[in-house]
Amino acid sequence: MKLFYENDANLNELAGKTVAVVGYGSQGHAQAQNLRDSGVQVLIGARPGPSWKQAEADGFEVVSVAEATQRAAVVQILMPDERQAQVYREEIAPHLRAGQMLLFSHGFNIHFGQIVPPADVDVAMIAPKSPGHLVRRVYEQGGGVPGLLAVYQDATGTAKSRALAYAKGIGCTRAGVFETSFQEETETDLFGEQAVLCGGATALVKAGFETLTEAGYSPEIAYFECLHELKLIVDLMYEGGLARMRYSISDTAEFGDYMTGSRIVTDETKREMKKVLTEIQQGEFAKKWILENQAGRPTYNAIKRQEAQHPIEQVGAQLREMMTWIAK
Ligand SMILES: NC(=O)C1=CN([C@@H]2O[C@H](COP(=O)(O)OP(=O)(O)OC[C@H]3O[C@@H](n4cnc5c(N)ncnc54)[C@H](OP(=O)(O)O)[C@@H]3O)[C@@H](O)[C@H]2O)C=CC1
Ligand SMILES: CC[C@](O)(C(C)=O)C(=O)O
Ligand SMILES: [Mg+2]
Ligand SMILES: [Mg+2]
Repeated sequence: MKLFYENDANLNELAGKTVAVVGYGSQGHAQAQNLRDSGVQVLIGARPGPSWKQAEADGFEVVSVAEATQRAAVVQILMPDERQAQVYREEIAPHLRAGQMLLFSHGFNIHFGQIVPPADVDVAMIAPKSPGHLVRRVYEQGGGVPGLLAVYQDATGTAKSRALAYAKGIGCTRAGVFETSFQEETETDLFGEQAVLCGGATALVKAGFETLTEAGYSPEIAYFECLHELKLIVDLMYEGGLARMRYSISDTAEFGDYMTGSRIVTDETKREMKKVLTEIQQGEFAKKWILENQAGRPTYNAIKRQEAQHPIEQVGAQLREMMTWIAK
């Protein structure tokens, strides 16, 4: 297994070149600021609105997506996945030149055929394995988040070295960059966020909170126990795996962990995880998400409203008011 670190990447690959970061949201603001701090010349592509203003306030030159595409050697597409295909068709594709590189941080649109670039541009991916705000925070602290590299199309023969230079610019080679394919990144990323990191974790937290409060325990204690402390437990796993977390907790907790974990995440849960993975692999999830957006997101919006009303959100907001060190 090959992992790329600082010495495997050369920022000179981007010297004298402009990197356009299209979109200044979660990943866009973080990657753009890290690149700039690494000495890379960055131009932001945006539409008039809050992101444009924010990027200017952060000291960037901001231009339209079309102009950014025209002026850049590398175009990193960091708009929401469901918006990328239309903006690509209307504002990026007409201005692409042979030898440019299109970069992504997630393979959704290339893997599921929503964006089909011309054969004479490089197409690669540097996907940070982290939420955008931590891409920035960890870089500022002197570290980096791990990343995945994939080359879909190498028209120039330099796609990999240029993508690695980009990975170095955003800090990923400090932690390690693993080479993969667009298919593997797309399928594992969707699975991870649905089954474990986001869908799985929020369902577990809510079920624990509801079990305690429905049994008459106070919501404040249920919040501390099932949500707040989860971060502290996961921090220990992040630092040293399951063993470090189990070293720090009491033996009572560790015995309870061994006895109870497999009663909560059961064989049935794992069977369902396999079904979720199959749906992702067969493109069923992608189709559902594309159609949901075409219909104006009725399901997404309804569930989002309902989730905001969950009592764990109300009690959490009150409790966090007193914990001023927690970032807003
Ligand atoms: N969020 C994350 O941490 C991670 C994301 N990724 C991937 O990174 C990519 C970006 O995701 P993320 O950072 O979450 O995206 P965001 O939802 O944060 O991106 C929003 C940005 O896109 C801009 N935008 C939206 N529509 C348009 C448009 N029509 N024209 C120009 N700009 C537009 C918004 O501008 P405006 O303010 O004008 O609306 C805003 O700047 C995706 O491929 C995602 O899968 C990968 C790893 C983690
Ligand atoms: C876990 C969600 C993620 O895949 C990420 C932060 O890596 C995303 O799409 O935002
Ligand atoms: Mg991810
Ligand atoms: Mg993702």
